This record gives sequence, C-alpha cells and structure tokens, in this order.
Amino acid sequence: MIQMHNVFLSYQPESSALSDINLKIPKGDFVFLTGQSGAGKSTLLKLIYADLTPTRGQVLIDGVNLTRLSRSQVPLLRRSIGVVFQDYKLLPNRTVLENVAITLEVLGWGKRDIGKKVYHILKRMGIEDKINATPLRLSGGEQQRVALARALVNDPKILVADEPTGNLDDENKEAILSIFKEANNRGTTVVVATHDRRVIENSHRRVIRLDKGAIVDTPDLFVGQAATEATMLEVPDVQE
Ligand SMILES: Nc1ncnc2c1ncn2[C@@H]1O[C@H](COP(=O)(O)OP(=O)(O)OP(=O)(O)O)[C@@H](O)[C@H]1O
Repeated sequence: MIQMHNVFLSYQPESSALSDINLKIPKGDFVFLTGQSGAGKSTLLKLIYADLTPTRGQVLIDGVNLTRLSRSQVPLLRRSIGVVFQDYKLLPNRTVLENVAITLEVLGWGKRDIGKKVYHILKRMGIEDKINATPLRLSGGEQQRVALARALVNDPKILVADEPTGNLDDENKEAILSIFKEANNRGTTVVVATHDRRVIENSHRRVIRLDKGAIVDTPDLFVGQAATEATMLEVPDVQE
C-alpha cells in the first residue's frame, strides 16, 4: 500500500512542485499517473522510491513512514521497489546480462542463480538473444525492456515507471504494457507515469491526474468502479 498524506514538495522557496497530495494506492493495484509536462509526475514517483523527501506531509509504504527513514535504511526500501527511469539509466559499457544482474548482486545472490534468473526474465521480455549485447547496440524498445528486466527481475512489491512508452512505436508500447500487466498479475503494485492518453485509454486502469502539482478529478479519464479510491482523502495509520 502506498499512501501520501498532505504532501507538499518545493524544489525552491515559494514554488511548489507538489501541493497537498493525498492518495492511497492499494497493494496489487495498477495505476496511471498523468498530467502535462511539469505537472509533477516524476516528482511524485521520486517520493515513492525515496529519492526525494516531502517538504511537508507524509509518504508511507506498507505503513512505513518514509519521512522517518534514515539514509542508511533507504537501500533496504529500494530492494522492494523496481524503478524504470525516463532515460533508462542503463550502464553503457556493461552487457545486458550485467545490467540486469546488478539488482540481484546487491541482494547477495550467487553467480549461477543470477545467470539463470536473468536469462529467464530476458526470455519473458523476448530479448534473451541480446544477453551479451551492450545497450548502445539495442533499439529503444529493446533498451526499455532491459530497463524493465532490471526493475522486475526480483519480483518487486512495487514497480514505478516514468514515461516508459515515451519514444516507442505502437507495437513496442503494447509489448511494454503487457509486461506491466503480467507483473501486476504476479502481485506487483504498478505505478506508471505517462502523458500518453492512448496508452491510458487502452489499458482500462485507474488514473491519477496531476495539474500544476495538485491532484485533479477527471471523470473522463477515470476508469473502473474503484477509481476514486486512488485519490481518496483519508488519514493513514501513521507508524511512528
Ligand atoms: N531538480 C529540480 N529543481 C528545480 N525544479 C525542478 C526540479 N525537478 C523538477 N522541477 C520542477 O518541478 C515541477 C514538476 O516537475 P516534474 O519533473 O515532476 O514534472 P513531470 O510531470 O514529470 O514532467 P515531464 O512530463 O516533462 O517529465 C516542474 O515545474 C519542474 O520544472
């Protein structure tokens, strides 16, 4: 469960990138975060994986108050969150195998198990034949799948993806979306930031819309009967 309660975030004094954000994303949910460029989507995602701390308010993951985490506790939190960055952030001089293996190396997995697990996830992504290639030799869609493989290889509790279909053609968008759906079916909570309306409409998932840093209701974009739950104003149980 991801909860935000009265969250404000300012990068600079007197301007808020996020204002009074209240939301609740239940475990196992699949939610789109949308809004125009500069609306605050990336900022909100960064709060979930503790890359930023709110200027005011509280962010909770499974009841743990992230605003109270010490720096040394952040890596532990991140082990349960897979992140797909807007610019992929793949290591250019490492192979696909090495890029994906990183997630398991930090968890202390042995080399042989890593090899098997990485091959398995690359097969799921349909890019197992690229295992020894370096990212620069891959297409945009293939790079995106490597980034997804790295984020999903340890079956994280939460997957956070920032504009994951940005530069992809329709076929690749479909492929990436079905990977999200599959991860979600395996129990991962999925939060995807996108301004691609077609992706949202074709997916029939819940939508949280941001406008100038605030959550706004958009009945035309909300899909499904439980839609309003994602923006529900509710005081969470805060663990001290
Ligand atoms: N590091 C930063 N320093 C100062 N201001 C920032 C920083 N990062 C983002 N902002 C500002 O915060 C606001 C929200 O930015 P954010 O990147 O979260 O928007 P976004 O909805 O993800 O945009 P995009 O769709 O273009 O990625 C914008 O006004 C942006 O200029």
